[in-house]
Amino acid sequence: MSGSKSIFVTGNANKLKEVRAILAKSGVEIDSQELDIPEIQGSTQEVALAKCHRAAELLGGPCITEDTALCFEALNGLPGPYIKYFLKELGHVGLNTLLDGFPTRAAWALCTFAYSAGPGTEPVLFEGRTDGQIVSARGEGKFGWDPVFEPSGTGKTYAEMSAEQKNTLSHRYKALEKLQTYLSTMNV
Ligand SMILES: O=c1nc[nH]c2c1ncn2[C@H]1C[C@H](O)[C@@H](COP(=O)(O)OP(=O)(O)OP(=O)(O)O)O1
Ligand SMILES: [Mg+2]
Repeated sequence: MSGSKSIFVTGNANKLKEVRAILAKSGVEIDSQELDIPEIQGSTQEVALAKCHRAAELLGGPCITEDTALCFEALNGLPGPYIKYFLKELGHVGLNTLLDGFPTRAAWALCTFAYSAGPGTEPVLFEGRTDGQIVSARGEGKFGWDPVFEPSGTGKTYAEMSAEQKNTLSHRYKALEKLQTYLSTMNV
């Protein structure tokens, strides 16, 4: 993964920071660009494919995009890719009350990286999933829904963890591992 060739397209500074920190362990650097790309409705795969497709068209070259979903078991995987809007409107408290009355607060964080070799090529997807629970907010709320997601077996929310700990077990870390393997195999 040469870094200079593939551009990570995101408007989210926290995502970029985590991706850079995870890749730094393999000595990989990455360029980034912020583009305003409409996100369609559909499955996490459909949303990820459409975004990467459009990003490659706009850039006129290879690129990487990433979509994050937060899926509630009680809601058959919703809010899923629409978590950004649920979080914005309901906040941490509202995400919790959404689950009141349901038998389970189980949830999973799903990260989908998409790599496009350039305009007109079909993007390839890499998914990473971390299972856990939706809990009342704990920890510093610097990044999205980090304070209300407690990965199984850790006793801590993402927000209570050090950046290093989150980056060894997160949905993003798991998906990025797969992307890195693919890119190094393809000699990108
Ligand atoms: O590890 C995470 N821990 C907590 N919150 C997170 C995480 N990762 C994404 N998030 C939030 C950001 C956004 O509210 C939603 C995903 O939406 P998503 O469209 O993928 O991100 P975005 O629009 O902020 O950036 P982008 O320009 O890459 O699409 O979940
Ligand atoms: Mg987005």
